[in-house]
Amino acid sequence: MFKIPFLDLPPLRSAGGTVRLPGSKSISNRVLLLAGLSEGTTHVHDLLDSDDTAVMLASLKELGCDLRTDTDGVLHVTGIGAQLRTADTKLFLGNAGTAMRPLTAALALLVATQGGQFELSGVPRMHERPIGDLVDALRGLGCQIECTGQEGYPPLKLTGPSALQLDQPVRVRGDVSSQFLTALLLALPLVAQDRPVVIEVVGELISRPYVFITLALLARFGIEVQQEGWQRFTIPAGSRYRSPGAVHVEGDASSASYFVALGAIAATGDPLRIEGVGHASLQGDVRFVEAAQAMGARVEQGPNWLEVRRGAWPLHGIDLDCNHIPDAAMTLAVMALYADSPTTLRNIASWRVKETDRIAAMATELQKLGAQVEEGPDWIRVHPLRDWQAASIHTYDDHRVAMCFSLTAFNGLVTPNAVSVRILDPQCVAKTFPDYFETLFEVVEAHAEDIPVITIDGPTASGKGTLADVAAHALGYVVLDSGSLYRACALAADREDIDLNDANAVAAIGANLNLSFKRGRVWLDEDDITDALRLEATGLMASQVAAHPAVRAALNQLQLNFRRLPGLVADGRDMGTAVFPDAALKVFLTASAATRAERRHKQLISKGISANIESLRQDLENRDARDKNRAASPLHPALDARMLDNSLQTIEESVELLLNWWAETRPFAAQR
Ligand SMILES: O=C(O)C1=C[C@@H](OP(=O)(O)O)[C@@H](O)[C@H](O)C1
Ligand SMILES: C=C(OP(=O)(O)O)C(=O)O
Repeated sequence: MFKIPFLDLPPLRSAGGTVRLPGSKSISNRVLLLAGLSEGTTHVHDLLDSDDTAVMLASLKELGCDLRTDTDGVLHVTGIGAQLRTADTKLFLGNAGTAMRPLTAALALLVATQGGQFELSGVPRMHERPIGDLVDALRGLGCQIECTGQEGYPPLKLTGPSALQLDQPVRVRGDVSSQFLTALLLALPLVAQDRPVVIEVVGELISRPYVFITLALLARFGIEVQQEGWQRFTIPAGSRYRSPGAVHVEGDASSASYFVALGAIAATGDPLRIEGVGHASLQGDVRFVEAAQAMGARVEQGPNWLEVRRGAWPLHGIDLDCNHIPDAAMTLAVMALYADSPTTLRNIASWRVKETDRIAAMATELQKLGAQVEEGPDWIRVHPLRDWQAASIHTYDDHRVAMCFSLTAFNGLVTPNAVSVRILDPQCVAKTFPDYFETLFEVVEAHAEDIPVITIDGPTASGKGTLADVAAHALGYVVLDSGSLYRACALAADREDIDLNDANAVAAIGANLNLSFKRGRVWLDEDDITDALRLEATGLMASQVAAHPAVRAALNQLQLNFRRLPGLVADGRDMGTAVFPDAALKVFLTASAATRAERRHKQLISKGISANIESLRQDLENRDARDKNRAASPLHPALDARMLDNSLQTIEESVELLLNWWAETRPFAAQR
């Protein structure tokens, strides 16, 4: 996950390959609750691992469920068998509607029948998301629920025991969120042992496919709800949650929408294959595929996979009632930018009470890119965009805003003046898809020259590596420690007893280096060479082989391959002058020989290696002289490099300076 304040997406050009979807949020949290209320153990495969499931899991644990994950990632949930084991607990439910609403109903009924007190709260936005219709329905049954903040909204305090009246139908409104009905359906089996319980929906039920998921999963847990249209539901007498044993969670169909759209926009060669959902899916959001097809996508599908290619281009504008796909429909609003006529999405009033007011958020952010957008209480119209502006997209702590706006980075497919897009607070995707951006980068391509590079060159021990690591981390960029490639090449040649003065022999080794970088360690073939790379002796050998033009040429391509999305910070001696001459920011980092010797000395001492500061300084000066005077790519600043002498600076100060210089090169300054 990119835990950084913003993530810049350079212009993207094409997409293709295979994506394996994370588990469905709606299925995961329903299965967890049902397993938690059941007797016995449920083995849950492919559960979503995200913020929304984390709060449900933490709640189940608090309620006394036993949770165990085995080495294959299967979660074993042993439920409480509908018997409360804790009587007084506070639960924090983040911004997960699929946790807050169903847990409210289940715990309200459990405390009513068994006694106790529960307090349920969430993030500030959760306290603005309505729950009044559910609270009213539960109060109508006799549950004691107090809204401790504002009436109709969490936080809630549930107390009991209290007498329940179950002989009349439970009435609940269905036009604000289907999750209120879902919550009652999931929880009322707790009190349907002796008599059937009837639920009547008041008003038009929205987001119906989510209720379908609820009914299907209840059936898997042994509860066959009788349904009369979308108005009346009967939970039969004698209902009891029975664990089905193993449950497999399918991929998330709402998360699939971003990749379906990606295929429709940018899969001009190989298709984009999406694994985890298909025509056999339980989730209504698979019908996003039909909307994408209407806009021009070419889609093939199997029971649990989709393959998407670009069909019509530009896409076609559509006019669609989106009530059945409320979450995935946000993706259509971004696809609309690439269409040939306006797109109108209707019947989406619920967008206003989700993670943010999504109609307002989409309108505001699309307009920042230059789009013309109209909105009404329950609709939005987006016009095609051809004259794009670079924009910094505010994400409102809404995972779907972050994910669907990533698709705007393909603007170069409809305009000659492609622009970058900045996604603020990218880690908000943690709600349902923590690795969204990593997954995206695996299946999209940019022109190499569009991928931004920062180079940091300078003499040995000037702190390039640390500065590069910290800056790359702050920007979410890839790091290239080019020195380590030379060190690895020298080490590999030395291990094969090759004379380091034999330029061609060493170059042949360099061209075939099998290096990998994993979790901060460097591997040469099967060997972890991280520590060997740092030895002074290796450094000296590296300096020797780096003087051969043939070796530098052999390692050049290897270094260019590091120019990967979303950007690169490359440190070395000729990054700005020779390898990445088009880098957007070049820094030449220096420090006095005395300072560098002192730093190296400290470093060695801290590792328990004794060293003499004077001889270190002498070595450094000799090395500087050799690097400056070698024929191939001698060490000198690029003409357009910015000079940074960090002798008197802390790392934090150098990083801040570098990031300020970087900000000056970006087009987002006006919008923060
Ligand atoms: O029951 C569910 O799993 C959901 C129902 C929908 O909410 P509404 O019924 O409030 O539209 C949907 O937007 C949400 O992401 C998940
Ligand atoms: C509306 C959403 O979430 P929640 O389950 O919190 O309602 C969503 O994921 O788009």
